[in-house]
Amino acid sequence: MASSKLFEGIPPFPDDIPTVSMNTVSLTGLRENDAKVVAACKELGFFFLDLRGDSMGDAMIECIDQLFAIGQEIFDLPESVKHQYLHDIPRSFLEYERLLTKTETEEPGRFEWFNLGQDGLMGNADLQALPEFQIATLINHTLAKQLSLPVETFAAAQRPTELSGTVVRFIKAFASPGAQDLRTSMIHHTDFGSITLLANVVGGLQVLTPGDSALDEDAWRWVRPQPGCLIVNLGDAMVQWTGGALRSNVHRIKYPPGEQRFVDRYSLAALFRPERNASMKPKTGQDRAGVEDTDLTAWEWEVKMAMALSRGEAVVESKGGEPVVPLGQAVGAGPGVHYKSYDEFLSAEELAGVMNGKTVAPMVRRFDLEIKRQVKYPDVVIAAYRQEKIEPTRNGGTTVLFSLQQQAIVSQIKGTTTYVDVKTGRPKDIRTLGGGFPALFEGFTKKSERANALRERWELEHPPKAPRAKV
Ligand SMILES: O=C(O)CCC(=O)C(=O)O
Ligand SMILES: [Fe+2]
Repeated sequence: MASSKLFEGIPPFPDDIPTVSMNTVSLTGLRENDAKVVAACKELGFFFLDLRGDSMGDAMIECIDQLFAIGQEIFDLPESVKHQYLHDIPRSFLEYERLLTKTETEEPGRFEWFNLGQDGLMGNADLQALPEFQIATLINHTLAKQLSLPVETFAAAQRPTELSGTVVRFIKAFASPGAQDLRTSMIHHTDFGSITLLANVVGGLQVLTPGDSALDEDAWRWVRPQPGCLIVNLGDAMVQWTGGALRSNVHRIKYPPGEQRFVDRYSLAALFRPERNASMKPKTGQDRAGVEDTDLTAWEWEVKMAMALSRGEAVVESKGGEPVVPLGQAVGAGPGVHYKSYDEFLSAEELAGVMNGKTVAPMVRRFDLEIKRQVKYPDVVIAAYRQEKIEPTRNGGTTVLFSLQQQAIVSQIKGTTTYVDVKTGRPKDIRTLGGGFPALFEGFTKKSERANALRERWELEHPPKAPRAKV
């Protein structure tokens, strides 16, 4: 990521928009095998890498500042010059393109990019590798170690001196002053390669909550750019090599949020790809949905994926990885946690399957905590859960904390959980699990109807007091 200098003079990133909660790992932590790396790569497929306070990292920050300036100069060139460098699709994605892809609304994208190929930079001789390469190698080593694989497992398939589709990408997403501009600039996608290092200054990058639909606008979270930090995300090749253990997550460029929409957004991405002749066979014994054993080389595998995408056959979805936060962990509950309402419907064995994360795990998808009043001790607080909404793959409700001393609600947590199939990591229609699950769905539907009817009646009988006029 660029230094804090580049953050000066741009409008602030707003504080009141939903941002993604993303782990930060320092470069020192990465060298010292910080366990957060693999955890982040399993859960979200994204993390911040803080380059500051490390000599290589500080040099990289300076280098990124220079690349930002170069990117701006490239895009400022006259159209006629830029057009001499147009992509030669499908043979190559190198060099210049404008409005390359359509967005989900079938409108053209709102960006231009220039992809600088590693092969061109490398020539045949011993030129220096891309500076970002050292970081990618560190990440490759750390991930291999944390997955108990030989340290060179991933790095050996991405040697900088071999032919590959690795590029440094300069991107300019256009300012979005008009109401009609407030849409997607770069369509949602996962990256093809192994590792992407992103440098963002102006906001606009959004990450999809794993397991959710890209069409659900509520499921998108903004990434707040941090000075001195790169955004690291994994691509599909890493999912393939790890048999689905790591996640390649869906992301897109939306218009920059708040006042930032009035400025052009320059960003920089180093997209690492496997060397052309690398084998795409999974390197671990894991076997998950969506990962095929294959004899294809990286080049053949990428062409196959690119063709499927261009024919509209590929579904853009988060691949691999692990459920984000199992409910039991999220509420800090140990094995003794009791899902009272579940055991009305499920057998002991079915309940154990859910509680121990063996079959389907209710994962917290979203929760909004509203603190209404301070609690003064001593007090007794009653927690009650109101079942509000059940869908085949999701459940939602509100937990209310009521203070006996204050005779009032002191806080409430509105949340939804997704039922995630533990084997595939995908949302599961619980009705298809058989046994007591269809009855659970029916029972929860009735509970939701009853609770909502009661709430409506209560609200009718207790209309909110008119606010007092301010004097
Ligand atoms: O500019 C960004 O923040 C994201 C770019 C991106 O996702 C890509 O080029 O693949
Ligand atoms: Fe991307």
